[in-house]
Amino acid sequence: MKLEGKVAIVTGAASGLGFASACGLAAAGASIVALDLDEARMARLREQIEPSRLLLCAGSVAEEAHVAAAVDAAVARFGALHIAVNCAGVADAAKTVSKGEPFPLATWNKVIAINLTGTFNVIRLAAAKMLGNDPGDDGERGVIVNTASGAAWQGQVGQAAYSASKAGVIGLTLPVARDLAPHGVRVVSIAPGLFDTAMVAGMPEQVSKSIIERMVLFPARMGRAEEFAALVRTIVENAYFNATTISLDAGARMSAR
Ligand SMILES: CC(=O)CC(=O)SCCNC(=O)CCNC(=O)[C@H](O)C(C)(C)COP(=O)(O)OP(=O)(O)OC[C@H]1O[C@@H](n2cnc3c(N)ncnc32)[C@H](O)[C@@H]1OP(=O)(O)O
Ligand SMILES: NC(=O)C1=CN([C@@H]2O[C@H](COP(=O)(O)OP(=O)(O)OC[C@H]3O[C@@H](n4cnc5c(N)ncnc54)[C@H](O)[C@@H]3O)[C@@H](O)[C@H]2O)C=CC1
Repeated sequence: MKLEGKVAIVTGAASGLGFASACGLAAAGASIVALDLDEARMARLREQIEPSRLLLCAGSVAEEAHVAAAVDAAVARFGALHIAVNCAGVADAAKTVSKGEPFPLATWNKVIAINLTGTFNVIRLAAAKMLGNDPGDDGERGVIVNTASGAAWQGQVGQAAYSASKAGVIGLTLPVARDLAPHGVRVVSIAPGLFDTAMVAGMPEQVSKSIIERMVLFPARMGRAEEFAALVRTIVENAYFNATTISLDAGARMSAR
């Protein structure tokens, strides 16, 4: 799908991978609907994207009403919705039992609600709008890009909830692509390794240090958000990507810690 004149909703757009994706899609000519809990940080997008092609929506991907309002606003403001990029996420970690205390169920529920249910909430509501688009080349009406994680396959100590949520994103990719293929909507997930964002800055320093020094093959550094954004753009522009999860991780294989 050519990006010029298209409309994309990007979740988690206030920070990191979502911020870079929003900027990258806008630079290629798309209008952006940004959805994030963090209204203040999201406002930084105004310095990167011209106001006539930017709509900021404060809200949670896990709330039906918030996402419904954002996709409605996209169509009201820009006339259609062609692209959804799911980047909103959290990485709260705890061991299954730590010092005799079981993993807090509230933490489990939060991670699943945002990373997995939130992703599907955006998919279903955005796809419902995409089905109303006029078909383009090959009958294409829309593209959905999700963010999984290498932790879906190789979760470290403490990552039960996070890994389960990201494995869920990988699991839904094929059936959702099958559901939407007759309507000309593609679905692709990206499984990043370790990227230099606020999420990783919030982890204990040994975590990123040991991944870069021992688990990444080459290049031995964190990924840059722009490298993620470049893949998002490629997925949108290349109609032959569908129903798959693409690793973007410099060959990383994570060990237990
Ligand atoms: C974001 C993505 O999508 C990509 C990724 O997933 S990248 C991988 C991210 N990995 C994580 O987030 C790991 C999550 N786990 C943790 O943060 C911690 O294991 C935890 C907070 C849950 C428990 O930490 P803890 O209570 O210190 O556990 P404990 O077993 O006592 O730790 C023993 C030692 O191992 C270290 N350690 C624990 N987990 C570690 C890890 N994953 N890497 C390196 N060192 C680790 C601890 O810092 C501690 O070191 P010191 O003795 O020097 O203090
Ligand atoms: N940084 C990394 O190494 C990796 C990140 N990922 C995934 O990439 C995605 C983006 O992560 P980063 O940019 O690194 O993190 P980040 O912490 O920099 O950005 C995440 C954004 O999501 C927003 N958010 C959190 N909960 C939300 C909710 N309920 N509704 C709407 N917005 C919400 C936050 O406010 C924040 O702006 C996440 O899904 C993360 O799990 C996956 C693999 C590696």
